[in-house]
Amino acid sequence: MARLTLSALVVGRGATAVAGPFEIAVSAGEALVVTGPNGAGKSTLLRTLAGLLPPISGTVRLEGLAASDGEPAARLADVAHYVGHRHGMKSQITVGENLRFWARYLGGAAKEIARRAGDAADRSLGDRASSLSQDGRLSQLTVLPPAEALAAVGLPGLDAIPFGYLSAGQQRRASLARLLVAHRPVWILDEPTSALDVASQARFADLVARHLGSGGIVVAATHHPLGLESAKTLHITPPRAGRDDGPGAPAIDDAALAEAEGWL
Ligand SMILES: Nc1ncnc2c1ncn2[C@@H]1O[C@H](COP(=O)(O)OP(=O)(O)OP(=O)(O)O)[C@@H](O)[C@H]1O
Repeated sequence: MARLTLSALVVGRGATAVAGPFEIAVSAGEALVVTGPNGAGKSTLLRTLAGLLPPISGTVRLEGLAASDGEPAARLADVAHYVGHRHGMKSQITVGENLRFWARYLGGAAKEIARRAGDAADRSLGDRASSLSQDGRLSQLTVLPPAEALAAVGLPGLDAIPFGYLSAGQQRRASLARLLVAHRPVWILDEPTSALDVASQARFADLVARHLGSGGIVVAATHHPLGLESAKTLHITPPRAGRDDGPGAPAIDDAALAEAEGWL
């Protein structure tokens, strides 16, 4: 069974430890909700899991998770979607172009989309659209072409609009649509429902439930319940006051961070 195990994992910025050590395991079909006050280190933990920051110490062990080549995944980043505070979408190009980039970049999707496009010749349009019910909810969670992924997050017909033209909530929803254009068993989500209205939160909770129901794993920092009553919780307590982060503490290498974190 797929499982992630965090062992003595300490995360930080540069050489400065921010949070941990963490000892927790999450298995297929389970969610881990990361909570804690502002600045506690939730994003730092998620970015570390996503491979955007190196851990200070400790390990993340993967079991039963295969990369797109079918071999056991060595890094969580190879089998995970990461949606952070920033959307990871380019403002100047269309929403559809952004999603097509992610489908190609994250791999695994291109083949499925090509297969579906090929199948379309043999299938009626009605059959093809049947993965979305009338209210736009997915009847099954699978890899979707960008236009259908957008419909699944409540943005039908917006694929030709520049991403930068969307409202804050629409941008969030479009960035969440990339979870659907490529299959990745682990979803790492940083405040996924920020800026979402109530209906969009419910729609997204439905997507998360379906991902878990299909054996996926979700690690999310969120202040909203996401319908995850049975989720495991990891509460990060803020660093104790007066810790040694004064002039003698190791400096944060901003240039190295910027290079590692890129535009995500
Ligand atoms: N790029 C950075 N360089 C240096 N320190 C940073 C950087 N980003 C965050 N930090 C520091 O790391 C600590 C943890 O920040 P982090 O963003 O992980 O907290 P958080 O729990 O996600 O907070 P929030 O709830 O506000 O999103 C904070 O003290 C913050 O100032």
